[in-house]
Amino acid sequence: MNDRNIIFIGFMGVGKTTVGQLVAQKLNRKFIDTDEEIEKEYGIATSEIFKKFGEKVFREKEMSLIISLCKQKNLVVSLGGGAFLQEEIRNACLASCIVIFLDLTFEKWRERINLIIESRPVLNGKSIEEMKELFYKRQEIYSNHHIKIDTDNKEVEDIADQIIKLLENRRLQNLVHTEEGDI
Ligand SMILES: Nc1ncnc2c1ncn2[C@@H]1O[C@H](COP(=O)(O)OP(=O)(O)O)[C@@H](O)[C@H]1O
Ligand SMILES: O=C(O)C1=C[C@@H](OP(=O)(O)O)[C@@H](O)[C@H](O)C1
Ligand SMILES: [Mg+2]
Repeated sequence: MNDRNIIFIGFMGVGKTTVGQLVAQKLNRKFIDTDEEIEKEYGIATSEIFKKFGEKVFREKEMSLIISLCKQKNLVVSLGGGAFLQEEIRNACLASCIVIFLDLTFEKWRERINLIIESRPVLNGKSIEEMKELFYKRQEIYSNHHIKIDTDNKEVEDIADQIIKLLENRRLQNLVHTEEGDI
């Protein structure tokens, strides 16, 4: 495995935090969830940060945190689902890290709404139709990635194992290419 950070992106609730944590554990790497880091700094939940300080402040924190994490190595980082809306974040992550997009169909995503609705201020007060619109609108920004993983009907453990295998194969491929290039 090379030392580039592994970054998880994707819509709210697809499993970035859960899968990222497990991948980090399996690879023996430090795990950082950007929402958790920001919440720690403020001492309150994301929804409270949105309420008290506004989304703009949250997005600025997200930006400075992620840009600084991109300068480090060997991390597994799960971003918040809106982080990739900011071009500077996208560019920094894509340039120096391995960006993994966790994909889920809207049909499967909607089965998870109850698990996340309370803690995701962006979903607050939205109808299912509005959530659907946001879901599809966001897909475009997630098309900026290195690896895409379809997660429909998959257990967290299987997703993590699939990712680790893929990364290992990439590493082997890179080794072959490097050797060929050396000849
Ligand atoms: N593959 C999966 N299968 C079933 N439930 C999942 C899966 N991945 C995540 N979840 C659940 O979905 C919810 C949102 O997961 P989370 O990791 O917080 O997503 P994100 O960080 O992308 O918003 C959690 O309750 C989590 O346990
Ligand atoms: O998509 C978004 O705009 C957000 C996603 C959340 O993270 P998760 O994707 O981990 O739910 C969190 O950063 C915040 O509530 C805003
Ligand atoms: Mg998360």
